[in-house]
Amino acid sequence: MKTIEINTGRPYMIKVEEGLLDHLPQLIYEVYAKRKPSFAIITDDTVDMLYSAKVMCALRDGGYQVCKFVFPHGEASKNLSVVHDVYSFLCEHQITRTDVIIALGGGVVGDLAGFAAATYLRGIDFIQIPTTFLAMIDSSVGGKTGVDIPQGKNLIGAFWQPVLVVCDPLTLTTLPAETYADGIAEAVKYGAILDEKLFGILENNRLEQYQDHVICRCIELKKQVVEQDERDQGQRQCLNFGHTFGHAIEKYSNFSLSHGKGVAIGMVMMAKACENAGITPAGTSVRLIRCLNNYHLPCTYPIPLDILCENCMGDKKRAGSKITLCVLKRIGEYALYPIEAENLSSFAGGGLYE
Ligand SMILES: NC(=O)c1ccc[n+]([C@@H]2O[C@H](COP(=O)([O-])OP(=O)(O)OC[C@H]3O[C@@H](n4cnc5c(N)ncnc54)[C@H](O)[C@@H]3O)[C@@H](O)[C@H]2O)c1
Ligand SMILES: O=C(O)C(=O)C[C@@H](O)[C@H](O)[C@H](O)COP(=O)(O)O
Ligand SMILES: [Zn+2]
Repeated sequence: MKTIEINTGRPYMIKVEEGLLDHLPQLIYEVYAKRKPSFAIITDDTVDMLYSAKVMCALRDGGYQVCKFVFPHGEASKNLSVVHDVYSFLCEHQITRTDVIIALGGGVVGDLAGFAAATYLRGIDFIQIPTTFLAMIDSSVGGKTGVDIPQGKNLIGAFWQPVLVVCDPLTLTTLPAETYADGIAEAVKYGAILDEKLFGILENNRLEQYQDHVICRCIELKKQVVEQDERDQGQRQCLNFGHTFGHAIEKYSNFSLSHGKGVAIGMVMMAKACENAGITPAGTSVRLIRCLNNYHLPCTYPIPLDILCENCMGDKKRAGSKITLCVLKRIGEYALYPIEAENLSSFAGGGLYE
């Protein structure tokens, strides 16, 4: 079993191994040796059908009390109304401050259940059990939790670290290829900004052979970033490469475009804009496109430039009249680039050329 320790303000372990779901009680015992909390599993309807029974049986066999809240799958559920339903459920089941939420599912479940954990009774423990590639390599790590509002993506949230993350790559065998590819977009992001060798594995279509290595490498890269800047004040903003444009497009699509696809399109637009502005060598965007094409990820989206810029200025990296973008210097190296709102249009326009 691979164990990666995340040394944020509240440190925790990420465990990665095929078959780990069968060993949940032992892993939980390592965190709660002296007491037996009750567990509230929060999941979506698709993951519920596939993995809830296994997780509930393992916990009950370990002598734990368990209850379960299920909501409809998809980004449309990542909102305050579902969080409100979760609060009601937790109250009904008398979940107390010494009990624990388990987020069982993809990034939507993790972000929403983590936000409920951060805010219910002013904060209770939660465990992440990510079941998508994206959730394993990105959303279950680093403690960003939250939900969308009509005004924009993840605009309501909290930094709240899990107490444990349990990654069982066997759960990925039931994932549709398109959903798996959403996670690949985030892996490409890590490679593009931080690790040319990782980018090379993805560019050369060798993910199948190296899947578990890629999972651990992405977690380790994110570990290094979030340990330096847990609350997204500086360096962590590199993880937003492709996201400022991506979030703007997700919002424009009424959140019907998946996050991974938004990120893929946003990264290509950013690379093109950087080439146009002379920040990035010519040919970088073509390399990125070729890599994303391996996984049938989209690279363009028809969005009017004024709406793109307006939506960007509503995202979280705005400070006063400036927004900080993560730009590529070359594959494997990024820079943070604060830009005035009035200059965004000419910069972003460079990303919209075919
Ligand atoms: N907190 C963070 O740091 C962070 C990082 C990246 C993304 N995110 C967020 O994560 C979300 C996207 O996550 P996602 O791509 O995992 O989407 P998701 O959670 O919506 O999961 C995608 C689909 O896969 C299904 N699914 C999940 N696991 C499955 C399995 N093992 N087998 C079959 N089907 C399965 C789900 O039911 C869902 O329909 C976005 O809301 C994004 O903003 C957060
Ligand atoms: O963990 C981070 O920091 C990230 O930026 C990871 C992103 O992949 C993720 O989509 C995150 O939710 C975006 O953060 P936001 O602050 O721009 O909403
Ligand atoms: Zn993301």
